[in-house]
Amino acid sequence: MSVSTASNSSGSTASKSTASKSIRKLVLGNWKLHGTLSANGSLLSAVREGVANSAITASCDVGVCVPFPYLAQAESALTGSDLAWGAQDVSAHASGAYTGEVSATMLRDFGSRYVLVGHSERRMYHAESDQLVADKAKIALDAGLIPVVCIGESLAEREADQTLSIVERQLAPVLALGSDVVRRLVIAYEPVWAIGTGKTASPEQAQDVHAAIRKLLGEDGASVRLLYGGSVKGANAASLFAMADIDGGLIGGAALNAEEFLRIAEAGASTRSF
Ligand SMILES: O=C[C@H](O)COP(=O)(O)O
Repeated sequence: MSVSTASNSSGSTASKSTASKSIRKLVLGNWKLHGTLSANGSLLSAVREGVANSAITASCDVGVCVPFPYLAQAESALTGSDLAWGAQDVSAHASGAYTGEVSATMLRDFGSRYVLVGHSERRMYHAESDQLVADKAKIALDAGLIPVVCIGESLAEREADQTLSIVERQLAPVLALGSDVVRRLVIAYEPVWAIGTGKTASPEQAQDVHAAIRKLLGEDGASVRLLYGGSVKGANAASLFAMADIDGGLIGGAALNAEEFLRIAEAGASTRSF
């Protein structure tokens, strides 16, 4: 990948940050197509209890993005806690004859704060285009949600040295929405080859792409949270979150285990980017 690198204080090599260091970290779980009422009940109460008995949310935001049918359960289980909840997708339409879709205002009706848009599994299995993802981000923001725009390259694209051109292409219609929108987004960089594979991008690999994304965002980038996603675990979270432009994580498999998820959130709360 063609990005300039420089040594940091840990002796590792990664692109230098242009970011302000005042960005609050965010650790967001993505449950994907997992859960039952019973299993969710135990998971939500264990995470709620773990957060209540720690200082995590004093310095790190934490939330879970659940399947649509469990939004009411998440709202009921988490209301009054410091945890946020949200969904994994949203319709680009406000209302109308769109069978099977769920609107942004419906998500707000169940107290959602976040919604993922453009996850690679949506792009891959539902042919979501870059423009559709931008439309979803816009309608989510207009409804008062915080969209988490997911971007990232496939293994073939990385090996062809196309990582930066891919994330640039994916972000182009989002950036075209203008500063007022961009400043309020969260962006999740998730290299597709690292999702659910156990192959995490190294902190330096992730930092290189995050620094490039921050640069693409221009002045608006100073306040935008850039999450890393892809096989984040309790054991590797701190080293990823210590990188200058990694402002937290989007967590898949490890978010289904309360102890592991809390360990990652602890890393978000205790790790200072250098
Ligand atoms: O949205 C989450 C990502 O797809 C990462 O999933 P993973 O942590 O299971 O690799």
